[in-house]
Amino acid sequence: MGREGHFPLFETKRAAGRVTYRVFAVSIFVGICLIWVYRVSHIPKQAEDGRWGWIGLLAAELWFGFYWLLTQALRWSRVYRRTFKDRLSQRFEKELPGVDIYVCTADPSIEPPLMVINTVLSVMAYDYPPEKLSVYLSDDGGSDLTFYALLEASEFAKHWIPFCKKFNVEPRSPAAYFSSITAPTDANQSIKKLYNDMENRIENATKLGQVPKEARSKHKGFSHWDSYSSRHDHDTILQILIDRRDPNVIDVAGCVLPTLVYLAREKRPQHPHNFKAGAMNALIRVSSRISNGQIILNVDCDMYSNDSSSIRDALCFLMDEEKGHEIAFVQFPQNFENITTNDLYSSSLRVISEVEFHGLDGFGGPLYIGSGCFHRRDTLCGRKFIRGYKHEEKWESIQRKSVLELEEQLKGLASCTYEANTQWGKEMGLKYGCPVEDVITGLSIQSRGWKSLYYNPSRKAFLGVAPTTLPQTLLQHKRWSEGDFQILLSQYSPAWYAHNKISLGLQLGYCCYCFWAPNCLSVLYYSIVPSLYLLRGIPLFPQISSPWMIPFAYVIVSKYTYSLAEFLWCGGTILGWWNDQRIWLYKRCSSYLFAFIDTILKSLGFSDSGFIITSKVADQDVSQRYEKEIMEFGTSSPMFTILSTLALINLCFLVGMVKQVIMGEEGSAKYYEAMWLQILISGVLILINWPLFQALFLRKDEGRMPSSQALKSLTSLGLIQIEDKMKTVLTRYATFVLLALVLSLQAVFGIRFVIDREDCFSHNVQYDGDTVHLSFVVVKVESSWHYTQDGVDLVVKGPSGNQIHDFRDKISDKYEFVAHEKGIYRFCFTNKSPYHETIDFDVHVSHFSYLDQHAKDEHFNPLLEQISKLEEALYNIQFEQHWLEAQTERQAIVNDAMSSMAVRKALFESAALIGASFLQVYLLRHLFERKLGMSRV
Ligand SMILES: O=c1ccn([C@@H]2O[C@H](COP(=O)(O)OP(=O)(O)O[C@H]3O[C@H](CO)[C@@H](O)[C@H](O)[C@H]3O)[C@@H](O)[C@H]2O)c(=O)[nH]1
Ligand SMILES: [Mn+2]
Repeated sequence: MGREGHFPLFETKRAAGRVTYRVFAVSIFVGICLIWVYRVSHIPKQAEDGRWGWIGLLAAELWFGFYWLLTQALRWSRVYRRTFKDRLSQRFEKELPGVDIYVCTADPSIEPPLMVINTVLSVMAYDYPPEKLSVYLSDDGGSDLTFYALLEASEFAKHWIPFCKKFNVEPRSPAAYFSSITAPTDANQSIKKLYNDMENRIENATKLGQVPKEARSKHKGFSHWDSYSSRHDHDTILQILIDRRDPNVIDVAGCVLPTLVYLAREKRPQHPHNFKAGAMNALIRVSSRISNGQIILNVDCDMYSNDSSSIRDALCFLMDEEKGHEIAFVQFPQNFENITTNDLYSSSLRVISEVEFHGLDGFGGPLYIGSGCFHRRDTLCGRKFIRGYKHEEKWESIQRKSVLELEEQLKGLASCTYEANTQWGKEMGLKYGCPVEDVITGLSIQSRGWKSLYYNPSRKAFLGVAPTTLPQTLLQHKRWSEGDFQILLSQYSPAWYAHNKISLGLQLGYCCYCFWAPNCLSVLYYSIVPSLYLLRGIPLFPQISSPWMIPFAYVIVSKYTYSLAEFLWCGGTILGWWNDQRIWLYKRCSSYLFAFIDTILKSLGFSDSGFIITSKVADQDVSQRYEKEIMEFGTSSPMFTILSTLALINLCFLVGMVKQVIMGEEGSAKYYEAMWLQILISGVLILINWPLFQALFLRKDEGRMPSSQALKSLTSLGLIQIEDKMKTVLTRYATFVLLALVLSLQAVFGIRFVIDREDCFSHNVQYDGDTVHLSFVVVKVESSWHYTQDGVDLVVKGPSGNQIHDFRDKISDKYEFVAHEKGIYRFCFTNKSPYHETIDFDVHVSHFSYLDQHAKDEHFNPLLEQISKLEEALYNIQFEQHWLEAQTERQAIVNDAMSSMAVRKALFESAALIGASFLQVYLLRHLFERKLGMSRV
């Protein structure tokens, strides 16, 4: 019984088998220490072969050991929670707090309106008093289609909510429910028909890209789009679709409906909108004046509620008399509806949600990971934790005005300028400037003294859509690891800022995620260097007969056995685990590497991080391949160049070694004796890369690796192989990392988007006299059966609105001009054809910063100059290559549609592409020789 004579509303259990686990973990740690001892005590002498390679391995192993220690924080003291919702109802049914639910969407083409409203309907139908429930949809896409869908949903809700409550329906997302019913009844068939009709209307509108005329004329709300120029440039659109205080709005059973609000905050090209964090903060302000719910739940637009009692679960924690007052937020795991049996892209985050977050919970609470999190409104707005503080429920009686008046009055709260000179984005609301706004916000809340809590019920509370292609998966992880690494380097770093503010265990737990990105260096090292030495016949590990082999074998075997066991325990399959290992490798070699480089570039002021939204839709054949668990590459990407180069390196090395063993005169036994671990590493790397080799050489479908990609990897492989001058392995490793850097520059700048009618971009030119280069290619027209020669128009305007250039009906073009004044330049595309078109757009500003330096500094720095030039030269090549690639891709699509004709041109362009790659290799070497030459002066 609790302190105040009540039974607690939740209970906490520690994980079973903790002692066994800890003994086991200590034994692995002893093994790791022995490996370190071996490395340090056996460093080859100055003149011996492999000295530097050895020292590099020492560094990598020190890192792995350190990182392994961090992961222990996530397993050391796991806890599990259980709630008692009946006690909650008995004690608090009359005084349940208001709950505001925020659903965020940002792009109707990759987050279909139908999916969005299914999520909205699922949360509107929560088992909770409707007069205390308000649902807000934030539409960063500012799309009238999404608004139209929401309008339809507000009508359908009048049937859906009473139906759910009457028949105790689960799940309450109509789409998910209808696809799950096996026994049709009269009741569910009639509501299904209503749903299907609505579905058809919404899908038709989405396909046409247009709201039906009659709907438009019926609802005055659409008039907001009259002054709308593009999704990046429009006024605040705020509409209260269901006002629970309006006695006339009731469902078919005569009950009140939850409040429903549509908000597209103001967007202007010259104001950064701060992505999801900006959207959430606008919602916090607007909702505070409409419903002001004390509890806030945020879900992404794909994460529908799968359990109608989740609000009550969360309240069991937040309202518990004894412990509730110290809990700031309750995070639920993110689960996904579209995971296949063997989880090809490891996107179920199985181990994270079943093990690691329980570990964090044992040390003071999980990270805030966005979707599926219940917050207290006041802690989200910056309140500090004070022991003994009790929130006093104050139902602010907002002066009732007419809905129209209220909407007009609140618009300012979502304007671009509202936040200027305020604490929003800093101490209030979600923090800005980080691609994982959620994690950094959660950390700052915990650092103010609050605890958080993880609740992972057996019936999944939220189900979303996981990425279904490899590029999407890698990009998502790039965003996450980049954000986490930025947090590590930021003023809120869990490594130092949080010291003494949160428990040590939690600090280590945070570090585990924040160190994702730097992991790439040692993983890359381990997957290149041992194989390279294998080819050269230099052993880097103890002989199989040496006693030093024992710690290596013990650590490897027990670590992997444990990881497999843990994976199976979390509900995975053996093949799933194998896939998980592959994705583990791919993420570390590509996403994390790019995130690492970008974060460094960002901290040096070279680039800025964005938020690439994960697509929630896929073509039919892409989905089919996903169902069949065939890995989807599909596009060419710098990430793939690295992955396939790595795979090819290992293949070449192993083949080279086998050749040597067969042809060589020395006994091959030497190889097995001394090189067993190197052979093992190389062998495993080849095995795990099997799907990649298939995609490179064997597959014919659209999801294979594009041939231009294969070409690039071979070129990079060539670069590494022909580097005869670079004798040491370390320089080769450096070459590889450098190559990644070059490729990442390419990744940073180009942008690809789908255009409906008009889309504008802006780019800030920082200095007068800079040269702006731009290029665009219409890569693809939406309908595959239709091939159009229609181009797009592009208008370029200067900071004062003066027109600089306009392109008419162009399919592709390149242009450069000198910016005579600094400021925001605008690029507006107009598509006149009736179809959506995909445009590849690249803009780059050249500025020789060393000139400034020169002007300011008497001592001209030649190295700086070289670096600037190098950067410029590299970028120009990338710019050129990007353009060529986009052209080639367009050509490929055109070829498919029109057969033959342009084949020759494509061939020519491929040749140009190879040329560009070779030029790149040449220039790189040349410039670097010069640069190194200079630095020795
Ligand atoms: O400018 C933007 C960009 C994104 N979003 C929304 O943010 C959500 C998350 O975007 P998504 O592309 O699905 O990212 P995920 O990686 O799947 O999301 C996870 O990671 C994000 C941080 O990187 C968190 O914000 C999310 O809650 C969390 O689910 C979606 O609902 C988007 O509509 C916006 O509202 N405005
Ligand atoms: Mn998502």
